[in-house]
Amino acid sequence: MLLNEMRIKRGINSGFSLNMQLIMDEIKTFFFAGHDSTALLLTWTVMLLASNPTWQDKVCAEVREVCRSNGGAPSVDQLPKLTLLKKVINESLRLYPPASVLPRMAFEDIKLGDLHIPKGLSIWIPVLAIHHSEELWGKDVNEFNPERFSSKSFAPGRFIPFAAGPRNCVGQGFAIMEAKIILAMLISRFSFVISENYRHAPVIVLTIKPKYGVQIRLTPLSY
Ligand code: HEM
Repeated sequence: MLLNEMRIKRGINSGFSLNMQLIMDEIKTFFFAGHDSTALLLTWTVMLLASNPTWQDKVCAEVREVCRSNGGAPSVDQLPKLTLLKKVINESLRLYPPASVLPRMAFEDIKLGDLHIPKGLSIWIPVLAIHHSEELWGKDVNEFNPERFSSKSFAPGRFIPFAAGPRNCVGQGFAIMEAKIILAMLISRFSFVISENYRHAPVIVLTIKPKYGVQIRLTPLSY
């Protein structure tokens, strides 16, 4: 795709052209931005489903019902119908946002309400803190409750796992599609139970990782 874009841009005198170095940098960005983040989303979601058997059963029933015709592997038309799974994914992104902070820098003096932000100040948007704010989410903020995503009336900026604005995550549609397909295939074939060896120890190293991994016992389900 990028090589094709380079060829097209060469033909048009737009003042901007892609060269091999730029293409290599873009590809590295895609690997960096797209791998760990999606792997962590899957890890935390499996941990949450394994710890919440009621939701696991509900999502399993939904996947089996929606994807009956193709044995649990969702087709493109079936993906939007996996609404419970989407709520579970959102709740996982809320509780364990892979990008826990968003670093920014003020390029000019800014007045934000009563705050004066001087040019050059480094600002970190605390995604994790926003996602765990009782004021924004209510008393059950630290509970796993995917039902909270049934309501469409969100305060803007309250749920920002993929950031917001023009430079938000360009891969978010792909990431959600990937997560839905993998989780649907897993959940329709196995039941998950959290292992007695699991130690809940999220650590923040820009992303949020489980310090000792997530150990799960899988039991094959009959289809
Ligand atoms: C659950 C998975 C993912 C999460 C939570 C996530 C989150 C984010 C966030 C928060 C940003 C904005 C960073 C900032 O503004 O400082 C971002 C940017 C970006 N993401 Fe993702 N991402 C995910 C998956 C992916 C995937 C699968 C791809 C590519 C296939 C991808 C490609 C990118 C790129 C290229 C940017 C930079 C966009 C720009 O600067 O214009 N991401 N992502």
